[in-house]
Amino acid sequence: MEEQAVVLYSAPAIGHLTPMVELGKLLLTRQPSLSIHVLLPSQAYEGGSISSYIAAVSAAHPSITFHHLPPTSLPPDYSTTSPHLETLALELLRLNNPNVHRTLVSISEIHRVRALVIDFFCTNALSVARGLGIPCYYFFSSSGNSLTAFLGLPVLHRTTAKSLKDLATDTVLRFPGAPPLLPSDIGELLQDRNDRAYELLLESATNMLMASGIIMNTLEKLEEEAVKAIRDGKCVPDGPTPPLYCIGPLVSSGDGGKAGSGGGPGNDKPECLTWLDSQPRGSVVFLSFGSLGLKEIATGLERSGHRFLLVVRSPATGKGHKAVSTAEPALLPEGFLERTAGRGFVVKSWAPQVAVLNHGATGGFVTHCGWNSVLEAVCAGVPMIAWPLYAEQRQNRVFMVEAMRVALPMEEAAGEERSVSAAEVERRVRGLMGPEGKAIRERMQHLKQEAQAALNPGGSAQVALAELVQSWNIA
Ligand SMILES: O=c1ccn([C@@H]2O[C@H](COP(=O)(O)OP(=O)(O)O[C@H]3O[C@H](CO)[C@@H](O)[C@H](O)[C@H]3O)[C@@H](O)[C@H]2O)c(=O)[nH]1
Repeated sequence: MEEQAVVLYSAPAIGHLTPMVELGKLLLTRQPSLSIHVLLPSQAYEGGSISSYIAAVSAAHPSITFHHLPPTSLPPDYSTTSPHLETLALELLRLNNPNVHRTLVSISEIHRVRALVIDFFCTNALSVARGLGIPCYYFFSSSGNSLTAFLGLPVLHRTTAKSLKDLATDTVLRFPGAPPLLPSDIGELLQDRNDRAYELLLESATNMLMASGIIMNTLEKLEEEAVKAIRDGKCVPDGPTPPLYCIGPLVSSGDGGKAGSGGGPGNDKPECLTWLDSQPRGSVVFLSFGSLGLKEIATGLERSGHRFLLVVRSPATGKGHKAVSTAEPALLPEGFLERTAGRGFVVKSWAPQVAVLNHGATGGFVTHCGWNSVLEAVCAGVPMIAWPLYAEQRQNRVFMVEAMRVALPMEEAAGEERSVSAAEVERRVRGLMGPEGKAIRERMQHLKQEAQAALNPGGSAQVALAELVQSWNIA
């Protein structure tokens, strides 16, 4: 019998690729005879960690095949005034259609392709799938609340003449099922309607309605109102909304080297986990932020008096607490490491995040609100402080605080810089770890159980997965 296949088309970002690969693995648990093909655009994935990730996934899951698409290039006369790197990624993805077509045709020669699942950045492939008669599904890698805003984008575009950046700063934006947002909560790619990135994402949001379904990496119980509003068609007032499949929370199981977050490269137990072993239960705040505002973070942490595990990304070098101090003394306040020795641990560049979050000593997580990180904390039952940096993370903060009730907000000072003071870091860390954080701690314990229940047989994620597979007529 002809082998059946599902093709997944990822955007060139690790935070988009890993949940898609998890979807592939999940499909295999339900339908082991299936073959999964992942299309990888040629643009660079950040961090250079992609090849070890792919090698690890391929070794552990022989039914998952990765296809590296040939490079695309922009026409010589191409010019854009868009200030965003993502615009270039979106343009190059648009030019990928011939490659996607060729690869789909070649996979179809030996397989029956039941579905093409595309990242919402890869919207142009919808027409390729249609041309080949393959059902096309969107994979939305952020929250259900964010999806209400994304589906609402064409409506907002039609009903407002101004760009978001030109609206009064206190304008209230309402998307059914989600808490109200301010224009500044929406990601920078969507701020200016004359920006090419805006145009391309608006096209994606419009195309989404023509998909055969929308696959969401979320736990229904985490965002019931948003999911219900989408299902009830409230986010798309003038036409049908494709069926929604909440198959999450998909969290990397850690067989993927650096990009998977179960452990660092090699088999040795990471030093930070050994350090956590010696800390009291629920006592450590975990922060993973790069070098941005590091002095304020460090000062706030020191003043909070709490234990902490701090990941310092580029430009730090060296390994562990001491090495960072000798290699990059300017990154941290003078004498910080000595004064916090014993209650603080600094990791260079990358921590095995899922393992850290699931360690009993971890009691709080200061996150940049990337959706994978949020789901990982939910699955581990760890309460959060929401400190958004870019992309859709500012709206995620609103959703996490007001709708999901899984985080305290970190509030930036007014002004262009949006900097966070040491006093705010101290206040929020004390708050989360003290009585103020009690309600969130309890909610996280409850959600941890809900996440497990969703993934168990008969749970909401399993039911959604069964419905999805059924819609593909996979025998
Ligand atoms: O030291 C580290 C840092 C990160 N991670 C892992 O890296 C992933 C990061 O994913 P995510 O939290 O989603 O952040 P980004 O990679 O920044 O995600 C992009 O994609 C997400 C999904 O669309 C969006 O929500 C974000 O805003 C966007 O920046 C997670 O699995 C983490 O466990 C580690 O294992 N160790």
